[in-house]
Amino acid sequence: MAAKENWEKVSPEEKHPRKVFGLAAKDTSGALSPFTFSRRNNGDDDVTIKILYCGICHSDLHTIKNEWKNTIYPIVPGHEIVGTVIEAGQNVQKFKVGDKVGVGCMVNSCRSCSSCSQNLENYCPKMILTYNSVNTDGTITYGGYSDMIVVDKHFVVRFPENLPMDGGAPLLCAGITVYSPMINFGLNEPGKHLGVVGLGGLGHVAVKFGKAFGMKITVISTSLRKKEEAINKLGADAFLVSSDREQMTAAMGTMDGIINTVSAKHDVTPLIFLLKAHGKMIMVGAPEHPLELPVFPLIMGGKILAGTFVGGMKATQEMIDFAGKHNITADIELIRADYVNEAMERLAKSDVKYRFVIDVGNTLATA
Ligand SMILES: NC(=O)c1ccc[n+]([C@@H]2O[C@H](COP(=O)([O-])OP(=O)(O)OC[C@H]3O[C@@H](n4cnc5c(N)ncnc54)[C@H](O)[C@@H]3O)[C@@H](O)[C@H]2O)c1
Ligand SMILES: [Zn+2]
Ligand SMILES: [Zn+2]
Repeated sequence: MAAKENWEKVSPEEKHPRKVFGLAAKDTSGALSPFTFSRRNNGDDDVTIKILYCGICHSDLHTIKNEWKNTIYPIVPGHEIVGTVIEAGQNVQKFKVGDKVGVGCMVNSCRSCSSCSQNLENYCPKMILTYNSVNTDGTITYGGYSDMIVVDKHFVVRFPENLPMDGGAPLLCAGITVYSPMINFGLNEPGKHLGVVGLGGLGHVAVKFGKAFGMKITVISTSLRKKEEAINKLGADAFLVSSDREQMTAAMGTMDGIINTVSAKHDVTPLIFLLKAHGKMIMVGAPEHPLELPVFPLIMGGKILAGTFVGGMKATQEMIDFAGKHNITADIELIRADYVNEAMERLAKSDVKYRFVIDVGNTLATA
């Protein structure tokens, strides 16, 4: 390999000599098709992972369709990655070949800013996303719909031995995205009442974490369709249909907090009314279009509206260890890699219970 000072002159092929097979979207149709690309050699601080499973997050769907207007094509999505270590650099003590590991939404950050020094790499201005980011060497990052990934050890977590790897994969994004605000906003205390808006990938995991914390959980959804499962299967205590005025009025002022996971534009006013005084609604869903913000219902009750993005690496390890201890996994539909385009169409219609996970290890090679 060339000396560091000549790094800029090194060809992309030399920087990234290892061939990888994956699925990429090449334009705003979002259609995913086979794509061969390359990754860097395993450095001293790196871990190379054979990817076995990758969850399909709604962010993957937003991104392949360029709904957030920042997509760099071709794009290989996927940031709910679980696999086994096949190579570990000489500075890597934490992992060895054969270990089960996970990678989430980030693969690097500056390590020295105030966010990084508080274990909040997720808010580092130089944070590098697992896909669709410009890496430190100027190349674009590619995600987990692929057979192998090379990641700095700091951004790899140990995967609990007792959890199934397929059902556990969604914890790497969906899990940490709901767990982190619950911890940081005190919405993890036994007996507190938490509302979960949107019962998709993130929402159903929020219900499970909430129950493990000993909270009262109410799911707020647009249709009655998911009520029975929410209560009987996921363990929610109550279910509100957001269009049912009577139900919504009766529940006003009852919730300590709400985790809002809705992926599209919606009216937040009736949700804010559900909060007690000083209640908090945490926005984690990332709709393409801005929402309208009614100020009066916030003012009258001293309520808090916040947004959060995944969680730091320390919190991600804590989250997955907690999930291991409480046997929390996502309810998944395990799919073959060649089903991914149909899965995306179904995800767009909320037709999934509750997370698609691609069986990368067994099916990607033939996609
Ligand atoms: N903040 C973060 O760090 C973070 C991390 C992951 C995902 N996300 C975002 O969170 C959102 C949810 O992700 P997901 O993977 O759980 O998606 P999902 O599709 O599995 O779930 C979204 C839920 O929202 C509901 N919904 C959709 N449109 C709605 C509407 N108009 N009104 C009410 N409900 C509606 C759906 O029925 C579904 O239950 C996405 O926007 C995603 O990009 C954010
Ligand atoms: Zn995600
Ligand atoms: Zn930083």
